[in-house]
Amino acid sequence: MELFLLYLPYLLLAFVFSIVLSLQILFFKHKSHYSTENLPPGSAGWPIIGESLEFLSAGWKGHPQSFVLDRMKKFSTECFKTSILGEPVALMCRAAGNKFLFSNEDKLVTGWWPDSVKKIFPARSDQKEEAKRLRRLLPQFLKPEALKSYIGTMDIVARSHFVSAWENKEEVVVFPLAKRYTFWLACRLFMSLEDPNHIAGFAHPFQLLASGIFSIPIDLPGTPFNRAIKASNIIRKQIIKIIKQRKIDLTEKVATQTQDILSHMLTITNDQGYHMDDLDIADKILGLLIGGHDTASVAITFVIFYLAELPHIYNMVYEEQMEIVRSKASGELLNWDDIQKMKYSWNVACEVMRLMPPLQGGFREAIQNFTYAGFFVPKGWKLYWNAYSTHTNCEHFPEPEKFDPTRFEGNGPAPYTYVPFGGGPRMCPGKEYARLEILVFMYNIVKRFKWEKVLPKENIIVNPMPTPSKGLPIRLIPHHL
Ligand code: HEM
Repeated sequence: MELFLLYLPYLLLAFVFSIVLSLQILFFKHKSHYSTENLPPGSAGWPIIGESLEFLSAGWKGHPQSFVLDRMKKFSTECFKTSILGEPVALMCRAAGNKFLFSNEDKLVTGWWPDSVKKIFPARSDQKEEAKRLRRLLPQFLKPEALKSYIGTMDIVARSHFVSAWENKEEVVVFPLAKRYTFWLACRLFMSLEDPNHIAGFAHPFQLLASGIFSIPIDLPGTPFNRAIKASNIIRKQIIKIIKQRKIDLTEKVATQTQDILSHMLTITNDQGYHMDDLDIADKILGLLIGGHDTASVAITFVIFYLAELPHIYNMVYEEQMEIVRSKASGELLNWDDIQKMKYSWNVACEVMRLMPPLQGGFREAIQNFTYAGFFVPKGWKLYWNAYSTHTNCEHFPEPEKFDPTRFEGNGPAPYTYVPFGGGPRMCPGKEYARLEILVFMYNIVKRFKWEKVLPKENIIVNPMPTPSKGLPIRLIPHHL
């Protein structure tokens, strides 16, 4: 003990010295990132944290676009540099930047996720190869022909959702209900889960996971990040249990090979004739549930938000949907032809996603040095494409703040100017699925209700997706059919 006390001052000195040294290394590393000539204009912010706080807090305060728009005014409307999550980033602001990133996948850039995300979804094998494999696989399950057979089930789920959670209520809070609908649907269509208690038990770890993905990555007991890591393990274990049971059901012919995405994944083989292993399938189902459920519920929430504000648009959607209602026998479910008739409703949903893109953008990593718009981007830098700044460029969208679904008539917006689902090889594989679930929801809500906002001036926060700060409480006005 005495010996320890004797050495204590030296130990403290060594500790302080190592902290100073690490900070200095980080400071010089930070500076060295920005010492190359002809980088995009912009600010690197503080050492280590860069401009992360400005980037995140603009979203928390409800105006995420201000981070990008202010810098576009100050530095360049094409591309500016910043530093987010400890990384040097070139942020692409316009359609030309989207085109550049989306068409140079695996040539100049590749997908990139922050370390926090990689910790929550640890890769068991080469992550890039896995992502490519998933991309090759998904169209089989999510292409329009495969989805056609889901429409009736989507309608059944929507009906029971409205009966249990909306009918006979004077007021509801939209966002949690929209999440419940998309989650029920995903559980039903991906894994044939129908028992509400089973689904509800599954939904809780999902909420923990979703709120921890973009939290501050401090892995200590009780932090949102730590809870998200634990939740991701719990969900994986639950999916594996479902997979094991499904294998038995398939052998005993209680389940069929085509009944849902899980059965498809269990039965298909790769070029060498091998089946995917259980952990692989669990990861892929988890990826689909995460990718699909919050994004679509945000889109649905804002459809309801805008329709409450714009009665003339509501009336047009109502007319379109009621024509379909009138064409059907009592109790008859929606089908593919009905969906094709919902053109105006889909234009409305597209306009909602133009003004309120559920995903603000996406990251890439430069795998080579390159020049873009006359600026040098070094290998290893991260790149970020941004939906909002392209969606509000008045060259492509005159009067960009005006809600105008007719922008999507005819050929619609020019390529790369409208990117709520991204573009290029990484474009969202769930786009068509999302279209169907949003339209089925619109049909079911509009034929039952009109509604008004309880809080006409409710704030929108973005963390990391836009949401009304109180979840969008609305007053329901039922139609008397
Ligand atoms: C309105 C709803 C949706 C929106 C706005 C949306 C948006 C996006 C965007 C922008 C990307 C590309 C990100 C990037 O470029 O880095 C993406 C990727 C992805 N989405 Fe969606 N998505 C939606 C619904 C869905 C659904 C329903 C599913 C699943 C059924 C899904 C599964 C995925 C997956 C797996 C990826 C990763 C693709 C890859 O990296 O190759 N999404 N989504």
